[in-house]
Amino acid sequence: MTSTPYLRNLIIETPSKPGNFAKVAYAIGKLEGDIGDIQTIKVGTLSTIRDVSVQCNDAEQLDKIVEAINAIGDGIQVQAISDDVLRAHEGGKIHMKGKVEIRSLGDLRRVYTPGVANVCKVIEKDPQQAQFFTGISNTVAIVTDGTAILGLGNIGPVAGMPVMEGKAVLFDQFAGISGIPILLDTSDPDQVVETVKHIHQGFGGILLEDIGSPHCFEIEERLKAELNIPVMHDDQHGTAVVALASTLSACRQAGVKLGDSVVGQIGLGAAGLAISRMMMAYGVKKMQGIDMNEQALERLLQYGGTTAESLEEIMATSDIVIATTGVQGLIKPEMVRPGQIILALSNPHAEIQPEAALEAGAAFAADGRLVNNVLGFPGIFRGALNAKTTKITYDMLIAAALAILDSTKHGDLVPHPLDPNVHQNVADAVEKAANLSSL
Ligand SMILES: NC(=O)c1ccc[n+]([C@@H]2O[C@H](COP(=O)([O-])OP(=O)(O)OC[C@H]3O[C@@H](n4cnc5c(N)ncnc54)[C@H](O)[C@@H]3O)[C@@H](O)[C@H]2O)c1
Ligand SMILES: O=C(O)C[C@H](O)C(=O)O
Ligand SMILES: [Mg+2]
Repeated sequence: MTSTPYLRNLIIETPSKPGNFAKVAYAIGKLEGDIGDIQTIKVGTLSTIRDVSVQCNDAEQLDKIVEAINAIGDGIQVQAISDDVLRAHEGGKIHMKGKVEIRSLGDLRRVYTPGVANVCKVIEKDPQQAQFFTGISNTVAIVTDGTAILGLGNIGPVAGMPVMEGKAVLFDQFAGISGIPILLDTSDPDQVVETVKHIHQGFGGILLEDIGSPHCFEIEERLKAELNIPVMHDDQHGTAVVALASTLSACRQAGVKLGDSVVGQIGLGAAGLAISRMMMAYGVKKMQGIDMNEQALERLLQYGGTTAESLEEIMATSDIVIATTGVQGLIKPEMVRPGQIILALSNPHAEIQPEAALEAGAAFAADGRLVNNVLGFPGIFRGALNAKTTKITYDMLIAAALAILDSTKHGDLVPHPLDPNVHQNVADAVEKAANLSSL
């Protein structure tokens, strides 16, 4: 059972004297709170007030942290507790905004009626003109049925909206793309495909998001076959791209070849099966997987992978382990083999904390916050839209993975998602690969 991270902001007052905040940080760290942003709100001659974001597992842990800070003494105290995450979501995170301003009647007539009618007629005569005179070719639908929202499960599309709005913000910020969430109240593949087909003309691409397995496979395949715009299921291919980039990066640093490594995939749903397929497409000879669902195992076998008997067997026999089960804490530290590369990618909580895996002897370990499909999907769609391609191919996905690898600084596993170069590099590589495959 996964639980949501408990993220709160503590407004902390300390007498303005060097060393006081260090005492606060120590108290938080000692109780295993994870300090995020620290903002100084007020610096006075007598006291300083800071807004400190702290991630805990639950309210009980936070209470203990607050108690510990207040017990430091010397005038140090927690003044208030706020929830920065909820605050950031008030009113939603996105807003459709006009690109042109209407200040005069002339503007109104040009931008809207009667001027707009001429543009409609131009497009009616030559539908291709919509590429130039509308925003369609720069707009991507973010489509979910709410059945696999992060690792939270089937919580429904409305509860999943904050994730979809988040993806829209990332599209905008990292790739200049308008992302429009589309919430479907059906997960029946026929109905999903039919609905997306009926609305697709308003979009330059379709990003399928947090649609659970196995119906995600059929939905994606059918939409790819039936639509003439790029369609990609992020949890499958966006994740596979980033998983390939990070395993290549770890192998490069460890001086081993990915193709010669034994890769073990735990959880063969949307993300896990796509990662396994990507690894095999890249040349991994021994790709083994485990899932509690028989059909998921069958699917891996069909694609040429092998299955293991148990989680313990995967952990004992794999050089690289990737987990996408949505199950927090599934991998126990005692299962870790020294020198292993472990990517525990479930959000919001990993199968094993990277620190615990490293302590248990792993050579590299990362979770889904670091190895996240945010490194892939914005640039993949930017490149596909720039190339005006109708399909996102395997060549384009591998080009994206290699661009992420090339953008990784020495010593890092993957680039920082706020590094604008990575998204630009992915877009350029994908556009180039799309143009090559259309030759
Ligand atoms: N880091 C990223 O970029 C990223 C991207 C996509 C998905 N994810 C994470 O991966 C997880 C799964 O997402 P998904 O879209 O693949 O969901 P999914 O529902 O399609 O797949 C989950 C799979 O895990 C299997 N599973 C569950 N418990 C298991 C267990 N104890 N042992 C073995 N198998 C088990 C299920 O049978 C299922 O096949 C989520 O937590 C999601 O947040 C992370
Ligand atoms: O949304 C994310 O952070 C990554 C991924 O798409 C997921 O479903 O976990
Ligand atoms: Mg997702």
